[in-house]
Amino acid sequence: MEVGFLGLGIMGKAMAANLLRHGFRVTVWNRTLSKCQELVALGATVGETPAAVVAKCSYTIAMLSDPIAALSVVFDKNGVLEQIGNGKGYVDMSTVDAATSSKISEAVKQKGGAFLEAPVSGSKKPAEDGQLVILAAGDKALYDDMVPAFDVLGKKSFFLGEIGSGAKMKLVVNMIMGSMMNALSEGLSLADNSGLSPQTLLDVLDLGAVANPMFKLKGPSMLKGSYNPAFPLKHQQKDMRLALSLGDENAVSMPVAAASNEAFKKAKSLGLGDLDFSAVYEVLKGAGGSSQA
Ligand SMILES: NC(=O)C1=CN([C@@H]2O[C@H](COP(=O)(O)OP(=O)(O)OC[C@H]3O[C@@H](n4cnc5c(N)ncnc54)[C@H](OP(=O)(O)O)[C@@H]3O)[C@@H](O)[C@H]2O)C=CC1
Ligand SMILES: O=CC(=O)O
Repeated sequence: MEVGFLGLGIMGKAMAANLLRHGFRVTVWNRTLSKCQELVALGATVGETPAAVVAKCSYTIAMLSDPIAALSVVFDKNGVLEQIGNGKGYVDMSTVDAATSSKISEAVKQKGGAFLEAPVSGSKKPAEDGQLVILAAGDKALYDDMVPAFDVLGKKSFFLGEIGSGAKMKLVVNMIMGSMMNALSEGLSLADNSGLSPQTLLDVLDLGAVANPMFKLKGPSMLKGSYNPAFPLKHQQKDMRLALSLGDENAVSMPVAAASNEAFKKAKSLGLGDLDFSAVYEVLKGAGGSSQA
């Protein structure tokens, strides 16, 4: 199977590499074209523009930072829309809001192409290991065509129905994840500032009902002040913002998410946006005192 791949950031690079490793022929494009070279070394070919990639491939996947990037790659000059049409499928795996996804879907369908939104749950390591959870919605026939690729990229795919359902599910999941990260950060800070060992808190949490892979993975590096980005904080804040907007649209009160968003915004304003989202601990730690770790 030949696929195009647009966007070679933390996630896109790992996902495209995974497809290549499993025998897919992959044509890649990235806004900063030099980043394609690492994939060329693994066997990819390069398309000079998104339109060139779509012209070459029956199926094109995108993994881009945010709604602005997702729209730009489709609608701008040399974008996806210039070459999409009958017999071609476009699969956007970026985390965006339902309105962005619907706009892309309408435009692709108007040109005769098929569209699927398929955001993923899971970070850099699951992307490298093909262990993502895929939250797809839109064109069911395109979903069926993509199953061989999804089987390589993920451990489980969901088809959630109408366009927007995948985007919304992803935002709800990340709203919960971002709030949990804030709760962990506050807990570590409270333990530290009240004379307890934050490391012992992590050990206690890991043995109880709130044990989870995220606390287990991120907790120890947070205590070391190490925030090598797997999931950049600026993207988590984007997801919180979009989830809160979904809450607005549906009159759902979300005070916990709103407070978490403020902490992520503060972290961004302090220049922590490109670090891992666990760097929000620096903000919450700062609010209470200094860490012993
Ligand atoms: N990292 C993670 O753990 C996870 C991320 N996600 C989501 O996946 C998406 C990608 O995340 P991630 O790989 O971490 O992000 P990165 O910031 O590492 O990569 C972003 C990608 O988007 C491209 N891009 C940004 N702006 C534009 C633009 N205006 N036009 C064209 N391309 C653009 C970048 O190109 P360039 O190289 O030129 O800057 C790069 O390829 C996001 O929506 C994120 O929320 C979902 C699950 C997990
Ligand atoms: O979107 C981030 C993730 O870890 O999932």
